[in-house]
Order: sequence, then C-alpha cells, then structure tokens
Amino acid sequence: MSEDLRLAILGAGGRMGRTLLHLAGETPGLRVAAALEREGSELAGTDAAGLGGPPGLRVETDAGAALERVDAVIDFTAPAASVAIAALAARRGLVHVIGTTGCTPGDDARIVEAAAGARIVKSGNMSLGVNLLAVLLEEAARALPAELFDIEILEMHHRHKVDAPSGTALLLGQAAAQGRGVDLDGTSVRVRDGHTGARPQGAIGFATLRGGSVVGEHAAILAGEGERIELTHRAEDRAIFARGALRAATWAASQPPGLYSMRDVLGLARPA
Ligand SMILES: NC(=O)C1=CN([C@@H]2O[C@H](COP(=O)(O)OP(=O)(O)OC[C@H]3O[C@@H](n4cnc5c(N)ncnc54)[C@H](OP(=O)(O)O)[C@@H]3O)[C@@H](O)[C@H]2O)C=CC1
Ligand SMILES: O=C(O)C1=N[C@H](C(=O)O)C[C@H](O)C1
Repeated sequence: MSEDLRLAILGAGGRMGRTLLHLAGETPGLRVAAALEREGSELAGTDAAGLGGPPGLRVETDAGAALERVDAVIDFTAPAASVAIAALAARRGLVHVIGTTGCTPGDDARIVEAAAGARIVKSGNMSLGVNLLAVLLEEAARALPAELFDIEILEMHHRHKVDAPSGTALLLGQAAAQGRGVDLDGTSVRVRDGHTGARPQGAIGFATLRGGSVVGEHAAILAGEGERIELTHRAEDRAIFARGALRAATWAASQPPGLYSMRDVLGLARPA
C-alpha cells in the first residue's frame, strides 16, 4: 500500500489556504503535514484546526524547517513568497503547486530556474472549467480572423483582490494569442482611459471590475460585425480551485522536475 502524500499548505490562514486545509483533509491519499504562515503572523503557534486543518497541527512560520518533512507544497500567497518557496522546493526536489497570481516576468524567470529541481505546477486558475474554457477560446481565436473579430477579456473579483488583470484573464489572453499565432505582450491592451483612438486591429483587450464578494467571473468576448460570441465562466466556490490544486499535487508527484500547467495536469494540452 502506498503512503499518503505529505502536504504543506502555505498561506494557511488565507481564503484559499483555509479552503485547502479543509478539502485536503477529505482527500484520500493526501495528508496535511504542515500549515505555514509568514513570519510575524498572529496565527503562528495556533492549532490549524481553527483554520479547518487537522487538530493538533500547529501553524508554523519556518518554511525551511517544515519543508524537510513534506513531499509537496501548495501555495496561494504572494509573488515574493512563491519565488522564495520555489527555490527551497528545488533544493529538495519537491512538488510545488503555485496558484499565486500577479508575478512579474522576473518572478516567472526565477520560477523557471527552480523548475530544474522542483516539480512545479503553476496556473492562474486551477479549475477544470476555466482550463477547458481556455481551450475553447484558443480554438475560437484560431477560427475567427482578427480582421473580422475583436477579442476582449472581462473579469470581476471581490474587493480584496490586489492584482489586475487577474491571472485567469491573462491565461485566457495567452490562449487567444496562441490561437491567433501572436505574442500577447505585443498585442494586449490592458487598460483604456481618455482619448484612446480607435481599437487597433488584432488587439486583445482587458477590462477589470472589483467589488463585493465575487469569487471570480471571466468572459472572453469575440465581437464581429453584427454578431458576438461570449465564452463565460463563473466561479461560485473556491473549492473548485482547491480541488484542482490538490489534483495537481498528486499528478506532479509522479513527474520529473519541470514546469507544468493545469492543461498538462488535466490532459488538455494540445499535442505538439
Ligand atoms: N490559481 C488559482 O486558481 C487561484 C489563485 N488565487 C491567487 O492566490 C493568491 C492568494 O489568494 P487568497 O487566498 O484569496 O488571498 P489571501 O490574502 O486571503 O491569502 C494569502 C495568504 O498568504 C499569506 N502570505 C503572504 N505572504 C506569505 C509568506 N511569505 N509566507 C507564508 N504566507 C504568506 C497571507 O498572510 P497575511 O494575510 O498575513 O499577509 C495570507 O494568509 C492570490 O494571488 C490569488 O490571486 C486565488 C484563487 C484561485
Ligand atoms: O484572487 C482571487 O480570488 C482569484 N484569483 C485568480 C486570478 O487572479 O485569476 C483565480 C480566481 O479567479 C480567483
């Protein structure tokens, strides 16, 4: 009989951290072995049961020490924390599932370096629904020429979200750019204000809404003359992201070191 995969949940006190602690405890084959928060957190030393974790497990702040006794880290925190943990995970060949969004190109370059030693799954959205939506959008963008259809990505999230556009919006933008065979950085219009002039042909536009308790809503709009296609996803519960992350940890445990996406995990990757 194989042993349970030992997990560390980083950012254990956060919205996603609490959801993960709860769901990991219900998932066969997984065991929460560490609940981590940042240095100075008022949660340090408290029982993880208060966050939905296993009773008797104390919230820790020394990630280096905790990572000595786990197989995988699940991380929905902040870019600086994810970059630092990726380097630690690389030294020990651990699985590192990164849900954190808002990483800069520099952060991403350091995560790519860490993937030489760690098995990293990183995605702006861990849900099955959004990753399928990205595949559909890629196909739609491939089929509908830029001269005839404009692509806009609209997102709305709760008032606490700190990064924009959302990781999911950027993931969808990448899928649209891939379908069109263009580079997203060269075609994206991430904000509009004032006298912007007419829409450049082929642009992939983004619009961001923030408010209330919205878990996450995304729409990819393909707008042509006289018709419009809208591909929409509405997250109703953070459990969809947590389940995806737990599935990614189990999947990555049997992969060689490298950087993987949720499309790899879910078997949705397009054959090369
Ligand atoms: N990919 C996906 O499917 C999803 C991604 N996300 C992303 O996950 C991230 C977190 O989201 P959410 O849970 O809503 O945010 P929260 O702010 O609720 O939680 C983040 C947690 O991480 C902690 N934290 C910050 N820095 C560190 C550190 N250095 N070490 C340990 N813990 C740390 C925070 O502590 P403190 O409060 O003390 O700073 C907090 O407890 C965001 O980037 C969000 O966009 C969210 C949902 C789904
Ligand atoms: O911060 C959030 O809450 C979410 N963040 C991710 C993103 O940036 O897309 C995923 C999800 O939409 C919730």
